[in-house]
Amino acid sequence: MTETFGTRLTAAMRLHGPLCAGIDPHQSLVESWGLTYDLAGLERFALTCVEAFAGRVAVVKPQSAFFEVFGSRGVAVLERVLGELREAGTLTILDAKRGDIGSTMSAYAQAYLGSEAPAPADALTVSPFLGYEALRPAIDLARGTGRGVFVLALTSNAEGQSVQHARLGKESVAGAIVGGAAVDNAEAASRGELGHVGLVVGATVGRAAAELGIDLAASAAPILAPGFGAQGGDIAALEQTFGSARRQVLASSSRDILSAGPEPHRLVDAVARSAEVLSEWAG
Ligand SMILES: O=c1ccn([C@@H]2O[C@H](COP(=O)(O)O)[C@@H](O)[C@H]2O)c(=O)[nH]1
Repeated sequence: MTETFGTRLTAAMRLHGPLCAGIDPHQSLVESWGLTYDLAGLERFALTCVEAFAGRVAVVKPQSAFFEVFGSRGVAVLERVLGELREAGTLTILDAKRGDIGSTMSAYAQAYLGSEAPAPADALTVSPFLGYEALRPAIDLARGTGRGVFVLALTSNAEGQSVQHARLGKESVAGAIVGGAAVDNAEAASRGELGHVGLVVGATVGRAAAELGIDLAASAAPILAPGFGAQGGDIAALEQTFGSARRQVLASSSRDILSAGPEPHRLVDAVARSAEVLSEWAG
């Protein structure tokens, strides 16, 4: 039987601490590493991250946009990054925020989560703006291939509130999304495990979940918490937002770690420091 994404993620978080290191080759970061902002610079930046992170961090999250901006040759670098991390046994979340309907959603799912995917990731970020159920092809395929999805619920940016905090009767939009994940994760929850349907809840959202009456712990969802570090999220913020759901949290940091480059050993130190404080918090 295929091992589930939830159990693979739990094992990686126990081994390395609940940190997800982002690979976000922003122009300013690439240049601050003394590299040219072109395909060669992108490749050097991304492969230095792989060298520093592989085997040392629970999860690596490449941001697809920074590879796509270089066209098909940038996407080829992304595919190499995913492949090398897979060979090293390091879990990946591809941050591409895909979301569509029917056969189109199914094609996105096959592209990243299918057994024949050309460059599979262990999980994919997905957007529920077309409806949680529109994500069904990805949710079901991921279950079958031992992979996962992370559904945007309470994102780290302030603009997200206008949609995510909106009420559908008594329930908020974010609450409905968390409820959908809870249903899909119910079987894993009955075994005391994390499910394969994760949630994105920013490290910057303060008490939003509690104020909206959302029970994150009951969802059995792995929670990707971007915004740790450069966006101002810290341990106190994580505690305020997640409280009893802290063991589900995978804090994600990109610029804060990447600004330690370009020497790989400094990146290694940066992930070790972040992972240590996060492990102490999560317990
Ligand atoms: O709610 C969200 C969802 C995704 N992100 C992504 O995470 C990283 C954050 O980078 P930092 O440098 O650590 O701020 C980036 O790829 C975002 O697109 C997010 O920030 N918030």
